[in-house]
Amino acid sequence: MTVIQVDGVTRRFGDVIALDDVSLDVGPGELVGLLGPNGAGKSTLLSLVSGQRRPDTGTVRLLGGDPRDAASRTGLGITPQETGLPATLRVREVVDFVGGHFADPVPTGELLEQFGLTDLGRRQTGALSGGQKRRVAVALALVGRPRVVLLDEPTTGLDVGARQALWEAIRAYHAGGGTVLLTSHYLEEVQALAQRVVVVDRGVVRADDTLDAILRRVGLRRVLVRSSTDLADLPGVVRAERLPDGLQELYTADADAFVRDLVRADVEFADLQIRGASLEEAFEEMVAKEAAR
Ligand SMILES: Nc1ncnc2c1ncn2[C@@H]1O[C@H](COP(=O)(O)OP(=O)(O)OP(=O)(O)O)[C@@H](O)[C@H]1O
Repeated sequence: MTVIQVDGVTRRFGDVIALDDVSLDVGPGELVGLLGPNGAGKSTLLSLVSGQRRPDTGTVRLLGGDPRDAASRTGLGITPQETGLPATLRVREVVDFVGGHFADPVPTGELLEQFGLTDLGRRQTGALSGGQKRRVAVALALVGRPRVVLLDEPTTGLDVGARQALWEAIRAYHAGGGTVLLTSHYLEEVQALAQRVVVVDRGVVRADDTLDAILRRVGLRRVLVRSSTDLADLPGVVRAERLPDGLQELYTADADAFVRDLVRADVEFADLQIRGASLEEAFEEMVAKEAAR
């Protein structure tokens, strides 16, 4: 059974077309990263899948049912971009309270442990830092052992350690068979977690493919090299940046030809490194191409 089924959905807010004929299916056990610039329509799409909004046209199904039916949503966990936690309740109490709505919740102690929140269990949520609140919010999405979770920018505002811990928790949930649809502005987060990437821009799905295929789509290679000579003018260099310590970062479609030209140019160089484009480069190129049309 398809876990999330979005079919020909359009959603307007006044004159703004937030989603324009969007279709997207997510199957059981998939971990899908939803990428797009600000205002692309990502949160709107999540709000339709979670039944908080209705599409103007098209259909949305969640776990085979209408997401506006409470019964369809019992298998759903969500972390919206902003979470209003009751400020005077302790972390442990909030987890107990939310877990109490489900037939077989993850025991509070276990969940707190998994999210590195054990020491904060007795703290009132109003006294948590932004990053700590974020961790509680994602933990709450998982307390009911949902079959699918929607995570809207789950690690925004978290430091590196907390982000890694959260990635581990998301991976563990996914390894246990859970389905995940997440949005993020951290492309390295999508690259680290997702197997499939959907790029949305101005309400339209621009790409929907495996992470590898998306990366291959951008033919660019990134060359790092140290030299006192400016190499930006070598043939085939489409973008160049100067980094500290004499390092230069150069992008080219053909790294082999670049290396041949570099040697022929007879300039001093050292520490040559070549690698494929990152998701960040792929994303920038896709969105830039569309904007130029
Ligand atoms: N309640 C609303 N009323 C009016 N316009 C809205 C409303 N919600 C969203 N929009 C508009 O719809 C478009 C899509 O917004 P949405 O929040 O889905 O984008 P997003 O991709 O989640 O952006 P971000 O990355 O900034 O969170 C934007 O132009 C936004 O201004």
